[in-house]
Parts: sequence; C-alpha cells; structure tokens
Amino acid sequence: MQAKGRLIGLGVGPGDPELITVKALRLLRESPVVAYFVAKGKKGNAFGIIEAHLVEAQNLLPLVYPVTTEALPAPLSYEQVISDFYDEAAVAVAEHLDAGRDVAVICEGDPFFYGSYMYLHDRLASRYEAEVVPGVCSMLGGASVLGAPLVYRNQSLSVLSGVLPHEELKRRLADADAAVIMKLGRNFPKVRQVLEELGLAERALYVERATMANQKIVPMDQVEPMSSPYFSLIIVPGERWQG
Ligand SMILES: C[C@@]1(CC(=O)O)C2=NC(=C\c3[nH]c(c(CCC(=O)O)c3CC(=O)O)Cc3[nH]c(c(CC(=O)O)c3CCC(=O)O)/C=C3\N/C(=C\2)[C@@H](CCC(=O)O)[C@]3(C)CC(=O)O)/[C@H]1CCC(=O)O
Ligand SMILES: C[S@@+](CC[C@H](N)C(=O)[O-])C[C@H]1O[C@@H](n2cnc3c(N)ncnc32)[C@H](O)[C@@H]1O
Repeated sequence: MQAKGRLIGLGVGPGDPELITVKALRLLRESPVVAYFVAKGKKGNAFGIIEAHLVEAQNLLPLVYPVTTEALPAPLSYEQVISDFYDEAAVAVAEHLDAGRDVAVICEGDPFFYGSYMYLHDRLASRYEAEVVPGVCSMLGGASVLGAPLVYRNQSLSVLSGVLPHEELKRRLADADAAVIMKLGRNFPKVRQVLEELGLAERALYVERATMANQKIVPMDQVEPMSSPYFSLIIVPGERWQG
C-alpha cells in the first residue's frame, strides 16, 4: 500500500525572508506540494516570503479565502462559509497526502498563533503524520522593529484581538502590564479610542507589515483611521524597569 504523505505546518516568519528558520527552509524545499492560504485577488503574504526559495517542479496549492471582510448576502453566514471552506481545503490537501506526497502548508509568522494552518491541523492531524515548525510570530517581529522591549521582570503580557468589542477590549487592557493588539484594519479607530480612554495612547506603538519590504511605522496619533491594513499591530510595552 502507498505510504501516506506528511502534513507539515511551516512557519515562515513575519515578512523578512531572512527570518525563516533553517528547518523551515529545508522542509519547504523538500516538499513536493506547497499549500498556502491567500485572500481573493492577492498574492499572499506567506507566499511572497518564500517565493524566491521554491525549487522547480513543486506543486503549488493556493487555498483562497472565499471571504475576508466582504458582507455576505442572506442567508449565508460568515461562520458557515468559512467552515465549509476549511473542509474543502482539508480535502484538497488530503488528496495529495493519500497519494503519498508531503504537503507543506506555509504560514506567515507561526502556524499555531492565529494561523489558518490550525484549521487544517484540527481536521487532518489525527489521520496523517503531522509536523509543525514554529516561526517568528508577528508580535516579536513588531517588537524588534519598534525597538520595544515587551516585558520586564514579573510583568505579564496580554495578547488581544482588535476584533473584541470596545468595552471588553478596555477591561482587558486596563488590567494588562503590557499588551499586543492584533487584527487592526477596520478595527483601528475603536482600538485607538480605547487606548485614549485609558491614557495608554502615548505609550502605544503602531506598525504595519513589520519586517516586510513595505513596513511602515507611524506615530499613533498620525495613523489615518480607515487606512490601517489588516497586517498591522499595536504594542503597549511594559513599563521600563530601571535595573
Ligand atoms: C474576519 C477576520 C477577523 C479576524 O481576524 O478574526 C479574519 N480575516 C480578516 C481580514 C483579512 N484576512 C486576510 C486579509 C488580506 C490581507 C492582505 O493580503 O493584505 C484580510 C483583510 C482584507 O481582506 O482586507 C487574509 C488572511 N487571513 C488569514 C490568512 C492566513 C493566515 O494568516 O494564516 C490570510 C492570508 C495571509 C497571507 O496572505 O499569507 C487568516 C485568518 N483570518 C481570519 C479572520 C481567520 C480565518 C477566518 C475565521 O476562521 O474566522 C484567520 C485564520 C485568523 C484567526 O483565526 O485568527 C478579518 C476581518 C477583520 C475586519 O473586520 O476588518
Ligand atoms: C491571521 S493573523 C496571523 C498571525 C501570524 N500567524 C503570526 O504568527 O503572527 C493576522 C494578524 O497578525 C498580525 N500580523 C501578521 N503579520 C504581521 C506583520 N508582519 N506586521 C504586523 N502585524 C502582523 C496582524 O495583527 C494581523 O491582523
């Protein structure tokens, strides 16, 4: 019987192609199939990071999100559309695995840190051998380019989603020693408002596409409210310890 292929969740780092690990690069080049999630009409951030490293004769398997921010006509629900999409993506990956081909699913940053690879892993890892290669995640890439030490001594770090409603975000941030707020985009105006209400706006640092060629660092009060891209984050560093 044909041996099954391996499922590989491959973190490729936050953008700078040199921030990929030696292990991820080796497995990427050894994999006959390279799968990647991508928004409709885009090239894919993860794909852009590794494109130059691909070798000839590798099969590319783009997994195109049917929806990211678009409104859906009734009776379609976002959750159902996304869940059906992950089911179909898992079937497409499994076809290669069943034929004995390893599939590297590349993932911007780290695969298990808000990565879409997780949804394939949940569907396939019980049936196929799976290996996950961690990557430098965006908040660490962000902290480095912002020159922002994150946590001193016994401070705790909160990682928050900008999608949270205003009051919940405020409650969690009020309790945080240090915080990273992910998923800005359309959520940026709400997040900035919360930071202002808590008196944290001056301590907060903002970066778009950290470590990518088109990275942008903008002072919080100068970010155009509706121009913040999805690939941006805010860091509220811990208070400096005068050690
Ligand atoms: C709905 C929304 C809310 C939210 O983030 O929760 C959301 N994506 C939104 C926007 C958006 N997404 C993308 C772009 C284009 C970016 C560009 O290319 O510039 C844009 C912006 C746009 O379209 O304008 C592309 C993208 N997204 C993911 C990957 C793969 C990856 O990163 O692994 C890639 C390709 C990466 C690449 O290119 O490599 C992954 C995820 N995106 C999810 C959700 C989760 C899956 C759905 C679910 O299960 O709910 C998951 C798995 C994260 C998770 O589960 O945490 C949010 C609307 C927020 C709002 O309201 O404004
Ligand atoms: C779907 S999650 C992917 C996270 C990724 N797996 C990681 O390890 O960082 C997308 C969110 O990560 C953040 N993000 C990812 N890459 C980024 C980058 N290079 N610069 C700033 N934020 C980034 C943004 O907040 C974005 O909304």
